[in-house]
Amino acid sequence: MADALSLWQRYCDYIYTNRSLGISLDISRMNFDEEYLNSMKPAIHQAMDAMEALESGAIANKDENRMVGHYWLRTPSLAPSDDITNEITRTNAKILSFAKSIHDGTVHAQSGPYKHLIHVGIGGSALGPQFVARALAGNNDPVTPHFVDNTDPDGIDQVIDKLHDQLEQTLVTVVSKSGGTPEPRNGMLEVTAAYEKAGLRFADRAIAITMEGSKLDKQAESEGWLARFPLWDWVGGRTSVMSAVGLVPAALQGIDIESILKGAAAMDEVTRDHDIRNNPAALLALMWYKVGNGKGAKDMVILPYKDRLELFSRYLQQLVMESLGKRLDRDGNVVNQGIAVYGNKGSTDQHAYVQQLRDGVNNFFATFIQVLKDRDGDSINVEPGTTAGDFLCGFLQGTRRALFEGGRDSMTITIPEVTPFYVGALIALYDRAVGYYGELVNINAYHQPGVEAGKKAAAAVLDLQAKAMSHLASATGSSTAEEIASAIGNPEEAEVVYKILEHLAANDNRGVVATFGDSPATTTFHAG
Ligand SMILES: O=P(O)(O)OC[C@H]1O[C@](O)(CO)[C@@H](O)[C@@H]1O
Repeated sequence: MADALSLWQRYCDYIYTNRSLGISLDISRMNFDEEYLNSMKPAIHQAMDAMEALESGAIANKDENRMVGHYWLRTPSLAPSDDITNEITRTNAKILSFAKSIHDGTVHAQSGPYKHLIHVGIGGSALGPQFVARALAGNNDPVTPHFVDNTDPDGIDQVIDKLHDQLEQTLVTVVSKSGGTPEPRNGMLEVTAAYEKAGLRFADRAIAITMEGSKLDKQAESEGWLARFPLWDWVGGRTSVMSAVGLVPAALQGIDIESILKGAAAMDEVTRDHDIRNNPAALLALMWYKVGNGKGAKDMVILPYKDRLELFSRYLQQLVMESLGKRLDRDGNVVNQGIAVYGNKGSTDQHAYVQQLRDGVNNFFATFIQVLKDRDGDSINVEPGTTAGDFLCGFLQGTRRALFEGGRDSMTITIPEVTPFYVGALIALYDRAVGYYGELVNINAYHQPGVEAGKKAAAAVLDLQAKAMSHLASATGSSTAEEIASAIGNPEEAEVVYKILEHLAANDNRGVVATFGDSPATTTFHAG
């Protein structure tokens, strides 16, 4: 009993509640004490100063010589120049009036209003829009979004096939900040081909969201696409959901984008507070730091007990891991930082991996996200006096308790309901927590050199493919991968050549035939 009472006391002591915002963060089930919070004050205050400088327009992303301005998107007056403020305000107004013109039929397809949207983009150009679309979908959305977020032909077919007889009434957003990423370029070409096959002009339905002057922007301009919206170099892909990247699809879907921005701005306001006990983003970052020893020793498991929030963990996976997963710190030391993030939704996950969380390796901390409102309207009783929502609430509490009893840490974020305002607030909470944590561990949270390296490696593979294919076209007879790699002047790349040709041979009309031997070394390929 004493234990339960002291836990209740700890809960009352360590729950951050903001009544006007309607959000609370309970850190009472994390293993820390008051001394830890006090000892971290200088470090977190330094992080707050750095974030203040970032918001004022400092070159916070030094490696790319860029400002980091996603906070300005929801409070344009904060931007370091009038030009930027006006650009944001103008773009948001343009998004709203564009969405209105689609909804009221001023801009329409030949057979009627636009009813669908194919959103083409990858990484930050898709994850935020997908999360928002899923979280805030309604029954009578004027436009239903669909996503092409990969260069997987079969995945693209699934989207196109579903819409094949409705393409005439389907808009397409092509999103690429750089305007040169292969995946959205491929997605755009595939979707364009589908429109052409249906006898439709792609440009009439296409909307480009990219940096002005990019390859994509130039193409959209020269082909006379339906609309173009700008992105700016000071918005990172993974924090672009409140730029045109996320606002255009959300506005088209009929979501109140102004409320998303308001929720984020309100959270931004709160998370600038220098009093750490009154700053939920600082508390989050400090908990991450404590539980993972400042080295990401424990994984972050995100458990929203709400179906609408099921994509939040995927969204946070990019935000946290692309931002914090860094080899070098800002002084050039090898630190291999990061925090692994995964999760889906409760109570579904209780019937999957939560078994390990409760009983297995203790290498994680959980973040429960509780939504107080069960549904619009009344619920039936599934047992006397008990609704399905009561079960959901009970399962969350039960799992939280079981984890604690097993010595596993957890936090709980509570919001009243899933609305545009709270979706904006949740995103902003994690934006700033990631910013603070990046400062605590002294890494640049705003670049992604590892991803860039992967992109270069992929380009090199495609170069090898072209060389191997041209060799096969002129060669007589069959050759092993080793022979082909030597013949094209890359003997060290036999394995890559083998994988390339194995893939081509598995697909019709790619001009490669494989005769498989006992091992890759004895497998031969010829043109055919
Ligand atoms: O919007 P772009 O330039 O096509 O880039 C897509 C994504 O690729 C990344 O650069 C790396 O994953 C992300 O940051 C970005 O969201």
